[in-house]
Amino acid sequence: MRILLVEDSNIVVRLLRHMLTQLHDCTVDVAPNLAEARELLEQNTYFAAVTDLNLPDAPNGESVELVLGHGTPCIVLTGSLDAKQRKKLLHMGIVDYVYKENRFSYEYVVKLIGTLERNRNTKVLIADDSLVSRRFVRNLLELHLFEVLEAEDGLKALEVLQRVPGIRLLIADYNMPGIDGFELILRVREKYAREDMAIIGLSNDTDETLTARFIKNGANDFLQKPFVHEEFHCRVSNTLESLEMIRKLWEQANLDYLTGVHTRRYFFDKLNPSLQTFVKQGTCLSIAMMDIDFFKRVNDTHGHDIGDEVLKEFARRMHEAFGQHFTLARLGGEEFVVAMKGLDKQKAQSLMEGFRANVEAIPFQFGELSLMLTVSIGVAELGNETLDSLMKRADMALYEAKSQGRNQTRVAP
Ligand SMILES: Nc1nc2c(ncn2[C@@H]2O[C@H](COP(=O)(O)OP(=O)(O)OP(=O)(O)O)[C@@H](O)[C@H]2O)c(=O)[nH]1
Repeated sequence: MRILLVEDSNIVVRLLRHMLTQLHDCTVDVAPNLAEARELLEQNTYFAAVTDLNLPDAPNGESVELVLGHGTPCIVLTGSLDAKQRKKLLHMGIVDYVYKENRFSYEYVVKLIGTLERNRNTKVLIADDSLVSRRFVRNLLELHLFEVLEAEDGLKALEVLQRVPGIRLLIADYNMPGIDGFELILRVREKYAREDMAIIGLSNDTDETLTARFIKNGANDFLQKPFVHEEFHCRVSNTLESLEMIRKLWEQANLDYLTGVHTRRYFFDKLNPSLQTFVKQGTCLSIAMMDIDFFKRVNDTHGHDIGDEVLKEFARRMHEAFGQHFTLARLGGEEFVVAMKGLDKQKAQSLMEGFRANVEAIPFQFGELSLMLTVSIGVAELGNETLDSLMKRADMALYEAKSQGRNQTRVAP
């Protein structure tokens, strides 16, 4: 990304350039005056500009008009704390007005650029029956480069969520025809967990209990209308930051750090609650445990790093073969598992045999190094039992495959 610094102080330029290039993958161009800023803006397209208000040839913030006139997001970084001017500039559509106070001001600007970059790929849905209010919120969000979608009531919002994947934030008004904000949030939370989507409630109702009710119903935050510009951005930004943190914690617990497939914990958490229902309703489920043969030799002969690459490639092949329809996980070491809902043991065996034959036939290629590997597999079909017992039976079938010469699929009786 390319950033323009419109700034005549060498110290500020050196500091910001250093901080920006340390934190972001970006090119920084510098214009020490309005004339050079004009030239650079004509020659290049900028992701954003950080501009001072007081330049030798433009002492009254003319640089802001120039930057905004080129459709470039503009962050004002200034030594003058003028409330009236600040209000006027925010009204003109700048991203933010930052007072050069101390080093935190520079850190804030650098972080803000990172936030804008993240926002570019963040979809936000506004559910509000008032067109004026929707437009107002849309404008605020677009200033911060969000991808914005709109729905004029709760049911339409549910439709948009169904149709458009990857919406990260829902901003829901309380008073809407059909289903109101509470009902919408309750329905959304049935499908989307807190690590998948954040929700901010909105209302111009003066009822003091609304905030708590919104949050108890599953919203992450609440804003009373009318709200000021900056408060809105701070709330949105904090909400999305906490969504990212929750997501990271979730990933640490549920995704294997090396291969990216699910962990044992995820596998048990996902399967355990539904298993007794499967047993009662007679739903077919088979599981397959698989273990790469003589994997220790790979480590001993080619080193641990190549061992890691083999595990990653093996997981990738598993994901390609089963990821779309079934639940798979790395149980630990070189041992993996697939749960196949809807498949009896014969069908599961035939699917696994296809995978096993494929592993045997296609070498694991790492640059010049080509490794021929095999896998042993144990399959078991769910009977009237617990997940532990089912796993034990699949493990015994796997043990049999190993002891009978490896590179084969065995099925538990
Ligand atoms: N590179 C790498 N190796 C691992 C990892 N986790 C476990 N291992 C190694 O995997 C190997 C497993 O070896 P064994 O359990 O003896 O089994 P094996 O050599 O595959 O032999 P069989 O299963 O009997 O065919 C050990 O050497 C572990 O150190 C990992 O994350 N990365």
